[in-house]
Amino acid sequence: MTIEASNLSFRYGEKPVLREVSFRLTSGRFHALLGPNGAGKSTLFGLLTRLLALQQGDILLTGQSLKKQPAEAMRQIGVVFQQNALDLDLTVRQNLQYHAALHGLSRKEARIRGDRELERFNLLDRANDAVRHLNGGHRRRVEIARALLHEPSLLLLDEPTVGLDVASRKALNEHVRTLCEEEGLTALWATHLIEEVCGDDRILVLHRGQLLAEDNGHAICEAEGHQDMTETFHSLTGAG
Ligand SMILES: Nc1ncnc2c1ncn2[C@@H]1O[C@H](COP(=O)(O)OP(=O)(O)OP(=O)(O)O)[C@@H](O)[C@H]1O
Repeated sequence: MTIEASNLSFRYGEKPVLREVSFRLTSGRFHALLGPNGAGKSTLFGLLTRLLALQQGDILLTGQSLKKQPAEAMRQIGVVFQQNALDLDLTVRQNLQYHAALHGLSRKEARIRGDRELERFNLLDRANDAVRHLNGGHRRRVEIARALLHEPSLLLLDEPTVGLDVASRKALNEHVRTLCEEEGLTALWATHLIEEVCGDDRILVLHRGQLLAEDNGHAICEAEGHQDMTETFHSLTGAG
């Protein structure tokens, strides 16, 4: 699938937060949306998930406009929000089944797909545990499993490692990369942490609502005349 965002601008009241942002996501690749706090990442996710209404520009998913064919386009998207959105008192399986029902899956299909996802995440043995008893890293995995139940082609993750320890951050990041490589998933991973980004990733650098770069990480470094991503990110955004 191709994802193409063109000329997105957004304001909260009088305050411009995104300015003419255009980008393209490549099918089956891991993309990092890299930007410091306040860059506009969550706002962009709000537009991609239709939590916020488009004010200017459009987003096309395999040619389907989020403006004109929102239901068709949304079926192709799975989302993991910044804040944990699982019911802590329900079991892992109940959380998945509830979400599957919202997507119109039968109970049988929900069970099959849910167990398949849990197995892939090494969590099948926790299916009957209340989410409350899972650690932060496992909860995030359940959220990703849930986001994949309806078999979307595009997975959006808004700072999914917030609150996790270093080892869990790394494991989650690697897991999503594996999904891209092995399952052909297209992922957009928003972060302000340079250590979650690799030189081979497609990287979108967002700063103060503007897209400053959109390319392979190595190419962005080369264009900026730096050796590594940290230096490049600092010189692009003035962060330091
Ligand atoms: N509902 C809102 N009303 C007014 N301003 C907002 C609102 N939500 C966000 N903003 C402002 O818009 C700008 C971009 O915020 P946004 O949350 O999209 O950035 P971000 O890159 O996701 O940052 P963070 O990592 O801190 O969440 C910030 O200046 C923020 O204060």
